[in-house]
Amino acid sequence: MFHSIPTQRPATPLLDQVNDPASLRTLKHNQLEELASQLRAYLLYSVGQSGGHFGAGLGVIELTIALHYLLNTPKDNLVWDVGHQCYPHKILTERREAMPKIRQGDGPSPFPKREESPFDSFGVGHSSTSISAALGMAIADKLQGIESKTVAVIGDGAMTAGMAFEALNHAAHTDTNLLVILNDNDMSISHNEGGLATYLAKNLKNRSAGETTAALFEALDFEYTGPVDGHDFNQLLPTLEKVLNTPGPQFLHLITTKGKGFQPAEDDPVGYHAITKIEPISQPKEKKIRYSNVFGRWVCDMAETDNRLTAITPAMREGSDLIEFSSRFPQRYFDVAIAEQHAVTLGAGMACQKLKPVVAIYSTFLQRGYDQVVHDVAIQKLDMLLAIDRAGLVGEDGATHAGCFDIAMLRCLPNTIIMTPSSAEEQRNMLYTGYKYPGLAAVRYPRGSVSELANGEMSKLPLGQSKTILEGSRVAVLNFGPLLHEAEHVAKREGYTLIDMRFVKPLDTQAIALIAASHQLIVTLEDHSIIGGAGSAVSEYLHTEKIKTPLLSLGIPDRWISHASRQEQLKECGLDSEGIAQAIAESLNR
Ligand SMILES: Cc1ncc(C[n+]2csc(CCOP(=O)(O)OP(=O)(O)O)c2C)c(N)n1
Ligand SMILES: CC(=O)[C@@H](O)[C@H](O)COP(=O)(O)O
Ligand SMILES: [Mg+2]
Repeated sequence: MFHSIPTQRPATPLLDQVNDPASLRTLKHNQLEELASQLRAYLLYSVGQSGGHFGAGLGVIELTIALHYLLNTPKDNLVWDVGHQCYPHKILTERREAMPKIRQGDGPSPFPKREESPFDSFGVGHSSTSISAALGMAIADKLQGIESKTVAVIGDGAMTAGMAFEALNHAAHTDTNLLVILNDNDMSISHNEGGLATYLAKNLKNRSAGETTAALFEALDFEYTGPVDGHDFNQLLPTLEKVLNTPGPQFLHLITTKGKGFQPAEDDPVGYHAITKIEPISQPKEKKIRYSNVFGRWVCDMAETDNRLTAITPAMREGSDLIEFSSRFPQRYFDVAIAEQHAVTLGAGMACQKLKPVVAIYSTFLQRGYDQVVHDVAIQKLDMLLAIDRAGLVGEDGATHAGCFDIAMLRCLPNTIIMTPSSAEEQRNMLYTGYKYPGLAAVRYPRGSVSELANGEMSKLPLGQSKTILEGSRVAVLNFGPLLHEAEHVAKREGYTLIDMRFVKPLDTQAIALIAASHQLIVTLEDHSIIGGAGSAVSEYLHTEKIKTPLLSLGIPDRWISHASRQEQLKECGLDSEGIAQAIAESLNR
C-alpha cells in the first residue's frame, strides 16, 4: 500500500521486460502479482510526473494485465469505456516510456485513440459508448468470418447512461460473442453510487432462489457471472478464461476499488479521480478561482432569493462546482448520474410546473442532450438556464472534451439567448440575466481561472447590448467571451476599436452597423468553432443587410485540435495575442 506518490522512478525490472502484450504472455501466472505491483508503482510515479486521471487506472491494474494476458490483442477487440482508466493499458501496449508526457502535446492522448495505437480499439472520452462499439465490432468480425473475441470494460458510473442499456438490449438479440465487464467500484466521479445495473448486479447473487424478480441481465439474455474480486488473479484468470470461451453475450461483474493500492485515493476516490502533476515543494500552487466557482457562488446566491431554483448536474458536481449548493439546498439539487439527456428533460418537466431549473453541464456533454434541448425545452418555450462550463478549448483532455459547438447548436433555436462572459462579474450578471429570461438561456464559460470571485450585486443586462472597451480606428474587434484579454492587448497597441459583444443571440446589430460604417475591417473573436459560431452570426447579419465592410472571423479552425495545454491549443489556433495581431495584419494587407 502506497501512502505517497513516488517522485523518483521506482525500479520495475519485470515491467521493463513487458513492452507489449506479446511479451506479457511469455510470463507465468505466478509472475503476474509482481508485475501488478510494479505496474502500480510505475503508474503512481508517471501520473505524479504528468498529472491526469488517477484513481480509475489504479483500480484496473490486475484486470488490464489479465485481459492482455488472456486475449490476443490487438487482434481481439478490447474497448475501454470513458477511457480515463487506460493508463495501465497504455503502459502495457508500447507506451510505458511515454507515459510521463501523457496529455501533453508531444505525449500520448488522455484516452484510447485509434490513430495512436492498434491496441486502442475505439476512441473514447465520453462515457457509455463501449458496449455499442464492441457489439458493432463483434458483429462485423462475425459477418466477415473473422475469428476474434470482443470485450467491453464499463464502469458502474458509465453504466448509468441510457446508451449502455440500448446496447445491452440490442446485444441480446444478436447472439454475438461479446463479453461485457462491469467494473464496479461503487463510485463514479461524483458521490452517486453506480446505477441500476450495479444495484441489480450486487443483489443478483443475494436473491433467494424463489425470488420471482427477473434479473436484469438474464432478462437481457446475458449470462451473468459474478461478483468476482477484480484484484485477485486467482479468481480473475479462471473466471475470465471461462467467460471468454463461452459463446453468446456474457456479463462479468467485477468488484474493484477505485484508487486501489494508494491509501489517500482509496479513502477519497472522488478527490483522486484526477491529480495535477507533483510540483516541487518550493512552488506551492495557490488555489485559483475558476469560472466554475463563479457559477457555484452565483447559483447559491440566486437560490437564496428564489426558492423555485433547482440545480441539475449529470454526474459532474465537483467539475461544475455545485458542491456548496448540494449541501445547502439538498432538496433542490439533482445529480442524475451520467444521463445528460435525462438531465435536460428532467429540467423541462420542472419548468412545466413553474420551477426554474438551472442545468449545469459541460459544453461537450451538452452534445449528448441536444435533442432534448430542442424538442423538450425550446419548442415548448420552457424556462431553463443552461450553465455551460468547459466551453471552448479545454487543454489536456483534447478533442473529445473540447466545447467547440454549443453556440452553433443553440444559435439556430428560436427565442434562445446566448451569452459569452469575458470576466467573473460579466459571468455573474449574465447568469442572472439568463435566469430572469422567460425562455431558454445559455451562458457559456471556459475551463479556466478568473481574477476574482464576483459576489456583488447582480444586475440584469439589457438583452443584445454590447460594451465598448476601446474606441479606435481602422479595425474593430468584436469579442465574444474570455479571449477579450488577448484582444485588448492587440487593440491597445494598434489603436483598434474593441467591443465586448456579450451576446451571440440577440446580436447587438446596431453596434455592428455603426462600426461597419466607420472601420475598414471587422474582426470577430471567439473560443468556438469558426463554423456556425458568433462569427457566422455577424457574417449572416452583414450579408442580410448588404454591408460590404470586410469581415475576418477568428475562432477554432475547422479541424480537430488534439490534446495539449490550453495555451498551446490557443496558439495553434492563432487565438493568442500574437496570432490575432498577425491575422489582422495579413487581412489588412490583402
Ligand atoms: C457522457 C459523459 N458524461 C460525463 C463524463 C464525465 N465522467 C468521466 S469519468 C466519469 C465517471 C465514470 O464512472 P465509472 O464509469 O464508474 O468509472 P470509474 O471512474 O469509477 O472508474 C464521468 C461522469 C463523461 N466522460 N462522459
Ligand atoms: C474523463 C472525464 O470525462 C472527466 O474526468 C473529465 O476529464 C473532467 O474534466 P475536467 O478536468 O475539465 O473537470
Ligand atoms: Mg465506478
